[in-house]
Amino acid sequence: MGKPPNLFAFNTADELAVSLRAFVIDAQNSALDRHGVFRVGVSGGSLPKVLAKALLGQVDGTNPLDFSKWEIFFADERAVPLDHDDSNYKAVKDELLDKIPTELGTPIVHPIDVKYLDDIQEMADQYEQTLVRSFAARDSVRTPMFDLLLLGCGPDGHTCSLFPGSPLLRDDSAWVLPISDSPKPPPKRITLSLPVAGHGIKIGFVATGASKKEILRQIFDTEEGHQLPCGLVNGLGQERVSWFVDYPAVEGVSFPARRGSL
Ligand SMILES: O=C(O)[C@H](O)[C@@H](O)[C@H](O)[C@H](O)COP(=O)(O)O
Repeated sequence: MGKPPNLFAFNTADELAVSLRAFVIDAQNSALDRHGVFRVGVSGGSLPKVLAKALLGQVDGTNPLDFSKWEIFFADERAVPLDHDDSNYKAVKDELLDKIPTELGTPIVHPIDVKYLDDIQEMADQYEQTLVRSFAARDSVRTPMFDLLLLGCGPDGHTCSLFPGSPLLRDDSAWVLPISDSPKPPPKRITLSLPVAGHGIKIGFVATGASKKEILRQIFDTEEGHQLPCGLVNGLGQERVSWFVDYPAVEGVSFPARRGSL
């Protein structure tokens, strides 16, 4: 048995952002030492905004971010045009990419190929090929290991587009899977498979607000919750997983939350 995930709780969004920034910079620096590139998978929801606040909203007198070494992938994506309001790419672009100061460098970004909006199996296969080109070429790995995955937690315990009870949770046949009946709209999406989502060198979840407290209590404190998608990622990633939450989100959670910074 490895160590359990880390749960870090903060009083304010600003404090959370400071720690998330430190977490990302640490992951970036380790990745650059290891292989000269920083491969990050991000999801949608509130994450792009929180990430932008963490990375761009603070000035600490130094310049530890080197976006020119970043490759940004999508942990899940909706099958919509890239300028559609439901697009996770658009959220990341609007919140973060468009605001990165030139002197911090320009990341390589891997959006979905919108040629395949009507064929999500092909879209998933093509996105997997994008991963193969980036990961296998460098590392000859069987399961791609993101340097950092930044994920959200839905009110039902879903993460990426892996929903509770979905057969996709048992599908380890591919790195990227299509989903055509997402319980949350839009229905057509692609998602990292569970083995890939749980395989990041570092995995960060961000969940804030009182609306998350019941699902976080289940995920951390109950056996059933360990079987929810977020709980399964916790189980696979163990101490490689760190949750960044505010106090309202963990009210009533017995699992020990560490206060404040990393
Ligand atoms: O699947 C989706 O449609 C959402 O993008 C979802 O995955 C989101 O990331 C979580 O529901 C957390 O959302 P918040 O971070 O906004 O709470």
